[in-house]
Amino acid sequence: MQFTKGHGAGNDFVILEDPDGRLALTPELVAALCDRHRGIGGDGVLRVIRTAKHPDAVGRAADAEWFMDYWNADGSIAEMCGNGVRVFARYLAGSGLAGTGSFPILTRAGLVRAVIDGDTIAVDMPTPRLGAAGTATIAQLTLPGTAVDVGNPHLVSVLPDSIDLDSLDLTRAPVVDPALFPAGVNVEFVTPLPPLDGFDRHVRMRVHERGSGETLACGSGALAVAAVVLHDAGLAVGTVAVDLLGGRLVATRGDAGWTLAGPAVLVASGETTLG
Ligand SMILES: N[C@@H](CCC[C@H](N)C(=O)O)C(=O)O
Repeated sequence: MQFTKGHGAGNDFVILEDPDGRLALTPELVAALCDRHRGIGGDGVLRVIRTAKHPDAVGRAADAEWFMDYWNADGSIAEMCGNGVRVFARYLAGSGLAGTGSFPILTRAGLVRAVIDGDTIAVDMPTPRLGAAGTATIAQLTLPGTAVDVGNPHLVSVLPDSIDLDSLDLTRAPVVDPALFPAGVNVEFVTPLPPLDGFDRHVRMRVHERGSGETLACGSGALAVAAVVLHDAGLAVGTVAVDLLGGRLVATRGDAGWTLAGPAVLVASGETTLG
């Protein structure tokens, strides 16, 4: 089986080109591919499949030729992946399956449009919806947060000054209220950074992702964080620089909606005997 490996700000994916849906992709195969010791290694799998060929995309072939079939490293399926869709766009452009400028991609959370500008790929993302207050507990520490729906579920916790972001142990999932997040949740912790020219807000973030553990970056998480930060600042539009372990993502709320921008690169391709 042929694969390509790529990442967006260190959030890494195994990409499988399967235009006609012939591959028997199972949770077990996804977990094996993503295994960092016995497989290729990745935070998730992106299957590149024609919209017309995937049951989750039935009837949407007129909107976009390609569907991002996204899987987490543990073999679970997620609705959206902000870095994944940017890497997916890089793959489509690089392999000639799409043009090199701007094109639509269907995801389980709806249609997005990717715009390629050199090393940066921007996508217009679903509008984040702020929800109920919740908490995230790590060991003895319980931190307040806000639920945010970006097509996939998030809990954003802005840390008080007394808590050092680097001190949080994210080797295990923070404990959340299962009634608030019946399908699990991605949990983001955020701390403000000094102002940066060209940005309305500048923050640092770490994330524990549902189905993947702590990752170096999460695009939908960065958008969720920006939504909370702009809301807390009373800003109806604005641009937020989100610094993550793997690099910087830029989340913008404009008059026409939300965009997520950052690097997306392909680093390897080859053949695996898995699957
Ligand atoms: N890393 C992604 C999010 C991937 C899906 C997430 N783990 C979930 O289960 O919702 C991103 O960049 O948005």
